[in-house]
Amino acid sequence: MKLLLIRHGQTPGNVLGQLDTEHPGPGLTELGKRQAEAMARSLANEPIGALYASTLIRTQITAAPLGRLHSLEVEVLDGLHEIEAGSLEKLTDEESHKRYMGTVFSWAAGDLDRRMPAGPDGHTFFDRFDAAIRRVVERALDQRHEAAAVVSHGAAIRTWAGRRAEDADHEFAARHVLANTGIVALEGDPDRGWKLLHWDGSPVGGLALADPTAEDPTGQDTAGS
Ligand SMILES: O=C(O)[C@H](O)COP(=O)(O)O
Repeated sequence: MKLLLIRHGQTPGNVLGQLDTEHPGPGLTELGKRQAEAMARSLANEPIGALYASTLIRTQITAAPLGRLHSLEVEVLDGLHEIEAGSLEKLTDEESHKRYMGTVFSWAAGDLDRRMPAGPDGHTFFDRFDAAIRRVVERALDQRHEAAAVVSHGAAIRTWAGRRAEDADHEFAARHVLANTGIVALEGDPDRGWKLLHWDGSPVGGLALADPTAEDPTGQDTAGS
């Protein structure tokens, strides 16, 4: 099956470059709302049979236009939320960005014991994200859906795909940014493995929807962090 992992639209926290991972989290900026509409239009012809969002409201708001277009309910699924920043929460400085992204990419490289300061380790993250994706896949196979769309978060998608996609690794994930409404598309399943179809790091719908002034850490190249 095809799995579309979509990062949510821009939030006020993304503009400020905040490590913003707490629940329920912010909504979208005006640009973020336009990104969500454009993302839905871009995916109008995808054979999406089910649509999921994380427990943070920015993903649910982002998914809504896509749900309307495909006449699908947005299903909120545990396990898809952003990687918790722990004591780095709400920090905006470069050192904290590097520490956060450096920790999550070390998990993608296999160092699952490393811990986010006062936050989770890699085992906790992969356990919950893997379990959520397994539920998505089981339902898709059961209901014979060709594709499912999951609206999640920058660090979570980059880290998970950097470890689980056969043709990506932690260095690839660190080099490839995922701006708001960027999409990582995979083909496969948890048992046979995942092949990377494409990694669209820019907002789908065109660069007019990008915001180069935002300090957003998961929209940036953090190779070497
Ligand atoms: O890394 C970030 O930008 C923040 O921690 C939150 O990620 P998100 O904007 O993709 O939810």
